[in-house]
Amino acid sequence: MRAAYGVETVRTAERELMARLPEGALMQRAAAGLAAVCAGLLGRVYGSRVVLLVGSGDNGGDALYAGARLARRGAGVSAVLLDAGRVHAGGLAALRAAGGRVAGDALGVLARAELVVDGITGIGGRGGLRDAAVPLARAARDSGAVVVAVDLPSGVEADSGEVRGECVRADATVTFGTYKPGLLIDPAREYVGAVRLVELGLDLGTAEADVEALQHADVAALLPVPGAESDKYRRGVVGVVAGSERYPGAAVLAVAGALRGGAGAVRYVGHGADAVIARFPEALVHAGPPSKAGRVQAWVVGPGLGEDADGALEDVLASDVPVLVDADGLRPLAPERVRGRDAPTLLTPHAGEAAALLGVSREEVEAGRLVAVRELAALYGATVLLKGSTTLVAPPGGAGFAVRRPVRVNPTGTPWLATAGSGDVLSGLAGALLAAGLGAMDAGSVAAYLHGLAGRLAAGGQGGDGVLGGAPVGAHDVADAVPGAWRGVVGRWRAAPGTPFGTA
Ligand SMILES: NC(=O)C1=CN([C@@H]2O[C@H](COP(=O)(O)OP(=O)(O)OC[C@H]3O[C@@H](n4cnc5c(N)ncnc54)[C@H](OP(=O)(O)O)[C@@H]3O)[C@@H](O)[C@H]2O)[C@@H](O)CC1
Ligand SMILES: Nc1ncnc2c1ncn2[C@@H]1O[C@H](COP(=O)(O)OP(=O)(O)O)[C@@H](O)[C@H]1O
Ligand SMILES: [K+]
Repeated sequence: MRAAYGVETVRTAERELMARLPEGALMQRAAAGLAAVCAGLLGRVYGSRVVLLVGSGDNGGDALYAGARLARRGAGVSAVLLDAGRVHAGGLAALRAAGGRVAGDALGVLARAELVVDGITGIGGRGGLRDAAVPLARAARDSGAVVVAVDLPSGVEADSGEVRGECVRADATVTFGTYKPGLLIDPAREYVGAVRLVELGLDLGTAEADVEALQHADVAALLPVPGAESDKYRRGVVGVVAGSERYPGAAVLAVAGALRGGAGAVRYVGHGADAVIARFPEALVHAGPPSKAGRVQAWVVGPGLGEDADGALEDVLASDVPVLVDADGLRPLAPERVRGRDAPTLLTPHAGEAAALLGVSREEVEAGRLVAVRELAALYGATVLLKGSTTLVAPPGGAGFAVRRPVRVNPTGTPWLATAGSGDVLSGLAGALLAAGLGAMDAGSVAAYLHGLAGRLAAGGQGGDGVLGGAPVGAHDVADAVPGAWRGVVGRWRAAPGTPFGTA
């Protein structure tokens, strides 16, 4: 699990560590790591042209000490001071002693830079860049130089991933001690580039992470695998209430997601039965209300239901098994109806649906995803998976949930997933994992992880996210790629128990 901690937690851990170390030791660790990454990006340090953007806090201090290290290796290092009257004195002295200088003509040196170190603000920055810093951030971006952000791109909100106004766009970010939520969540994530973590030795052992991200090993450990004694009921039967005469395809895609997600059986209820059976003869279809369809271990309700959602939604919410509510099922959803349930409920809105539930604009949700997903989880007392360029899964919150547990951020995915119906596949996939017995947080976050990997596999391409050289995909391609994603996760991390032939 990769964890990200908020600013207050980081500052507390830094204070505790600093008290045990000689003065300045922590900043030297940070600067050494930063300089090493810069040197790697430059390739040849000697004779290179490096510009430091130096704010008035310790973030500027990191940049100055790292600049001093590069200057000692023969780089030409110029510092642009945001406020000459307030600068980290020790860092500036070190830079000067190493042969670096303070630039008079900021825009001139930026235009000739090969590498720009952004040390304007780190975790102390608030509210987008101030006016004096804005032209420097723009010049850095326009220079064509490699831009390396110190701790965070200046201007992004460390705790939330919000971007309020201008901010530096980095090619790489060297962050210290731990990841911060803003590095992992859009819109800030888009400004971060490749992230490198420099360990400082912070002790975060008992602190609660604000945000966490599953990795392959976590997912492999959570995926349900049938044992020798399994039968279809033990693997989990998913009920899918989806599709309508107008949108039969949503039914097919949700059922596809459920089957690929490992359901022992799928019971389909709705107006898309002919389309479902034509594509998946293994599905069990039912024409009456969901409560009369037979035994299920989890319900998925909503994709493509159109205007007909209310009756089926009520019926499913009255059940005592986990329920995933998506798309048209979310429209008529009253918070009390969900709060009153004993079994888990997982809501899976996209930003537009989340906005409607919260009574705010879509833009507001997209600008502040972490806040929005937490608010929804508190309003409904349910697990909420907020879809989009960053998918977040929040645990139930609000009254009765005293402990604030971390929100999960999905690290996989590709913008190629922004295609009609891909959310329906995700619903079915998460429903199958709920039916298999995973809790709502695990079911939602594991489904998003596999769905994102499947999207990348289907799109192909060279980049880690499948975008570079990738190609457009349809939602059914994503469903078809789920088994490959699953194999990729399990094959790398789990040996078959008790045999010498495992492939861990
Ligand atoms: N603590 C440690 O042990 C270690 C800390 N480390 C490093 O220290 C960093 C934190 O340093 P920090 O606390 O000094 O804050 P920092 O990020 O430099 O920003 C504050 C300054 O920026 C200014 N400012 C604020 N908003 C602004 C804006 N929108 N636009 C422009 N300016 C703005 C603000 O001005 P003021 O409000 O005071 O006028 C103040 O002067 C951390 O991210 C890491 O890099 C590492 O060395 C490891 C050890
Ligand atoms: N820009 C993006 N980058 C990565 N994933 C995206 C992006 N936009 C959408 N997605 C993903 O694509 C899926 C779209 O789901 P949804 O909005 O419900 O569409 P639909 O209702 O058409 O199925 C979600 O899993 C979402 O996280
Ligand atoms: K910075």
